[in-house]
Amino acid sequence: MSLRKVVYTFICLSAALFVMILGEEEYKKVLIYTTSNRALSELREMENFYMEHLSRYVKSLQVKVDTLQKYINSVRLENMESEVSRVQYVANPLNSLGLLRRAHEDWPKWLNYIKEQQDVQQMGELVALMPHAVDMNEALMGMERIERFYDLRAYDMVNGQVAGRHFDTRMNAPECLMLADFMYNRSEYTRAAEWYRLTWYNIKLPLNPVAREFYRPNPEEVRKRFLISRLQEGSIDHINNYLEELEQHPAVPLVYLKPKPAASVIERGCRGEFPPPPKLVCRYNHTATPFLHLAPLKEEEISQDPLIWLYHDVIYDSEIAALTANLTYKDMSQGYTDNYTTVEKERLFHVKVFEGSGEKLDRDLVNRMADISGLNAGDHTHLARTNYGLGSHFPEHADYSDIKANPELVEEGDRLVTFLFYMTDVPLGGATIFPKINLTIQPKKGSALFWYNIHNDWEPHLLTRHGVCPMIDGNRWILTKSLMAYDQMFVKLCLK
Ligand SMILES: O=C(O)CCC(=O)C(=O)O
Ligand SMILES: [Fe+2]
Repeated sequence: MSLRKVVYTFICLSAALFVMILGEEEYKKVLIYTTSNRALSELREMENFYMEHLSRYVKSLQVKVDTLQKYINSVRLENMESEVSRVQYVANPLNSLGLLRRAHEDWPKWLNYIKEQQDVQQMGELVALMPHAVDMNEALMGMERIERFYDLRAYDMVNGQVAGRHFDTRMNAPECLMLADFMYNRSEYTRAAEWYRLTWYNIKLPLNPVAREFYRPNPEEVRKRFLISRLQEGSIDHINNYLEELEQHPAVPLVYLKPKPAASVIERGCRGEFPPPPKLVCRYNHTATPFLHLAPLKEEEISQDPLIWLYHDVIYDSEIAALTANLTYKDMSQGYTDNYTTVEKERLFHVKVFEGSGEKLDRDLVNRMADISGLNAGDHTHLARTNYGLGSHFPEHADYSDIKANPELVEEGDRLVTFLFYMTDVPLGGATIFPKINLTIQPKKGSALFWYNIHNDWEPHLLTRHGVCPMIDGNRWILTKSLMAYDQMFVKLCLK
């Protein structure tokens, strides 16, 4: 079995080229906003533009209404019902002249005035870039993960209470309904019922007028879906109990009619249930390379088997800004798991890789990795800058490829070492987790993790399997690079 768990799939063509070659539908498939905060922030900018156009449209519509009303008032139409009164009207030559002139000149003019629609075209252009249904589904997947991994109550989430963090936002009835249907389609019937009941409860709250007028889900339909969810796991004999449950306050949890699945090891790690990482050794490293004589690094050995070190302050804020600031979502590609990591290919995040020998900054960073590790970083920089999105995670995987299973990799050798630089703090969620050794590391801006993926004999080190907990709060940017085994031929004949 191949142990290569992860590949990044890169979109090599520019977005414009995609539209030309694949057509709009295909292009939209690629446009996923949910999987990076960078893309989501650009979507938020688009919403600003959309609302500006809409406001301008409304203002111009208001002016139009006022103007048209004035014209209507100017054309006095009283007593024109009967033929007699109309004949009387045109008996006056001034009236007839006015009638002819208005019909000849004014009618087409007003019709054109009505049809003129400033801002509508620009709104149409923004609508063409709107999130696809696939994107909406990604967002629901992210919310579902947050609820499941952190064992949250749907009621708390709706009220902005997420794993101890209080957000100033509430979820509304249509958002609850989306999540309810999503859970139902995953056959998670108790969770679905919780979300239907929250939809039901929310519908009855004094909503703002917009929500009431445009978004209000049909209460009967919600009630029906709640009951169906309960009946999926319960019995028709208890239908009256379910009706009572629906009227209970949603702060009272629904009972699971089938046992709630036990938490996975990763879920427990993400909830903070692993013991804090032992600081086996914490020292200033000034010996590995000549560079470190001049600039000793704070080094924590947090695991001996596998070898994992944590370094502090190894990347400067100015470097982080240069690496992330001007990177737009169009410059980045969708990162996926491959088919080995999960049964189905999953979208992960957006990523941008420095190819070739790179710019000065990435060469500096690669040299720094070589200095820190005393290893050879190779000729190609291949630095990956990655940004996570709404509830984004990275399922458990390994970074080694297992050359025996993938002989085509024989030229470079396996991924000996992974370097992982944290370019942002992540206040909540988004920890890197090594479930086989009960290790959870919360990203801290400027620090870096460094670990060996394979043993001395080049056998994969199974305990290096790792993943990333779903994001809750913050913007997660990382920088990663693998150091390849064969590049170390003249540097390190065998591992520590
Ligand atoms: O984002 C992380 O913490 C880990 C990323 C990772 O596992 C990878 O890029 O292979
Ligand atoms: Fe990894």
